[in-house]
Amino acid sequence: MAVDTSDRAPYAQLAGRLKPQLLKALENHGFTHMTPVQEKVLQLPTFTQDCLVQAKTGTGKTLAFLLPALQNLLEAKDLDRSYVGILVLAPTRELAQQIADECDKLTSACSPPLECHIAVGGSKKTVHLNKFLKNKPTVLVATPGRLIDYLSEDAARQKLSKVRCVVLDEADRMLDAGFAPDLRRILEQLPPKAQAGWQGMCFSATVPPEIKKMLPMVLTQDHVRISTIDKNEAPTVELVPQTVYPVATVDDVLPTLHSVLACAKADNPALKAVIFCPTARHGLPHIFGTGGAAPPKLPVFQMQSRMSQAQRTRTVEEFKETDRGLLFASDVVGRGMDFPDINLVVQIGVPSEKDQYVHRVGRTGRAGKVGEAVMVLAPEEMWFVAANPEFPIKNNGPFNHPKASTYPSAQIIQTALAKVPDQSKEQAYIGNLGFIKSLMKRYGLDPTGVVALANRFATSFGCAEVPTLSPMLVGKMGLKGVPGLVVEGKGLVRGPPPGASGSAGRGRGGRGGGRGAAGMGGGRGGFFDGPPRENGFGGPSSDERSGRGGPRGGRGFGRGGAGGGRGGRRGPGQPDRAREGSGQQGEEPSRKRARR
Ligand SMILES: Nc1ncnc2c1ncn2[C@@H]1O[C@H](COP(=O)(O)OP(=O)(O)OP(=O)(O)O)[C@@H](O)[C@H]1O
Repeated sequence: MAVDTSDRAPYAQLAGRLKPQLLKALENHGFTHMTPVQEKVLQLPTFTQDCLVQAKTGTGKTLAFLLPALQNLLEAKDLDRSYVGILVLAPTRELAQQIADECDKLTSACSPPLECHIAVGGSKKTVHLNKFLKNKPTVLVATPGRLIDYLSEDAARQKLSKVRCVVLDEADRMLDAGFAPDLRRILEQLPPKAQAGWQGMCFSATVPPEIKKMLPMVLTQDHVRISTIDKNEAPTVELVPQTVYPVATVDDVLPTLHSVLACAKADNPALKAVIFCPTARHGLPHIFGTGGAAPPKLPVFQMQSRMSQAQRTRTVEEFKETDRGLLFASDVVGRGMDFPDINLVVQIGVPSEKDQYVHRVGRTGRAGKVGEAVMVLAPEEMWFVAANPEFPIKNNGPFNHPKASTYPSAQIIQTALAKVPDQSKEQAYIGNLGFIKSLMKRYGLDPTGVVALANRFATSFGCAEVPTLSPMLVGKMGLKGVPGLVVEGKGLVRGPPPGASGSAGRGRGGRGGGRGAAGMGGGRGGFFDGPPRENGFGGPSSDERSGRGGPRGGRGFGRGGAGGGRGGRRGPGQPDRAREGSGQQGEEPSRKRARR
């Protein structure tokens, strides 16, 4: 990838510190100079120290941890290649695969070759496990759920008994409340750090203060801290201008998204964009794909964790290779994924967590390339911008590109919506309801306001009336008796909002209104900068996990598909945040270089 690092230190400077095989591989792949984070890590006095490394998205952190880890391995005199020497943990299957591919690149000049295996959900466990046990998995890249599965086998535990280095990529994610229990279980099966002395490395673009107390799980107290991000600097990449386009009402979100994409395509026929939406169920691929709202000649892709692994793998490969297209994605690709040449990231609605904004924006502007990031937000969602002034998000008012008026976007969306199956619209409603509920305090809403807002969104998704929910679902969402819901066997829930009069429309600038359908009215939520995780349902931390039912999530009840993991299901509206499953959906991911 053409990143201009020519003013940086050349890798050649590391002759003597890095094995010739590694330097050769870097050269073969056109990497001549270090990125800043690589420079800082590779110029440490030793490569064996524990470290916490923070650097912006797309700045080459993967090589920054692989190079020292591989160097240590290759120079170890007592290395037994039949045992795992380096264990890399990553939150998603796709990211694990990508890291393994990078590792293969780096070891391509090693003789004998160094084997890098992956252990991820969605692939056939027995096949991979047998290969892992029979071969020499000197490097293992894994997602936590599947690794826990492996570790239930004595022979697999044995393979990990000589681990020398444990890397957490997307470390803040791996250490957050969603993943930490799995991580703990994994570490319990490894030789104890205190005795075995394995090296711990944590890398991420974001390091929120909350994770600091979790660091001792993998890092010694005297670990080195490296950051290439200035304290006063925004953690997003400078080469990505960021803009929010506020829309007048929720009904304008989809037409504005259409205008944004159509104008971006008009400006750049080779538009390659990722469009993030809050939950897997927003139905956007339907609207822009089969509904036909995508600008002509732009292929439409979708990526979310409810797809089979075979579909996920195919989509990643295709979207990496294509030079144009629209990827409608949940946060399953929100972190770490390196799709070349993405020139636009669009966010519809708010991300589930502040840091997720940084990671989403970071899908563009990678490796020194330019990109652009925009958000299309309804008035009820504008709190995100107000609450996060550190992000350089420009608000120049509604989208007003000179070519916008040439597209009948509202009409195009209406026509597209008519082609979207009702079931998809209903799922979008459920997903959105759960999502808003999970961020209720952030939205400044009470339950009545949550339902009112979700109902207004339902209209904008093309629902003719408020979709009917089962009493069980309503109960589990904590919305029993909330006016505006339509419940199976009961119909529209009427009556005063629980504990309030008219609170649905009482946010800042609240206003009632609606379109006449049952409960479709409702007010604007006001801004309330409350804590982001106020409940266990569908909360921002309860994303796709191994399906083991951790502290949040795991217990699902959605009408939709099962989560990727063993018995794990996300609840409706739980953000699709890429907690990796170990389930056996799909087929073994195809590999460019056969993974052993
Ligand atoms: N020294 C280098 N010279 C040129 N390109 C590089 C160099 N190091 C890495 N790259 C390329 O930069 C891109 C981004 O690297 P990488 O995926 O490791 O970023 P990252 O910092 O881990 O991003 P994220 O925070 O999103 O996970 C990749 O395409 C990688 O091949």
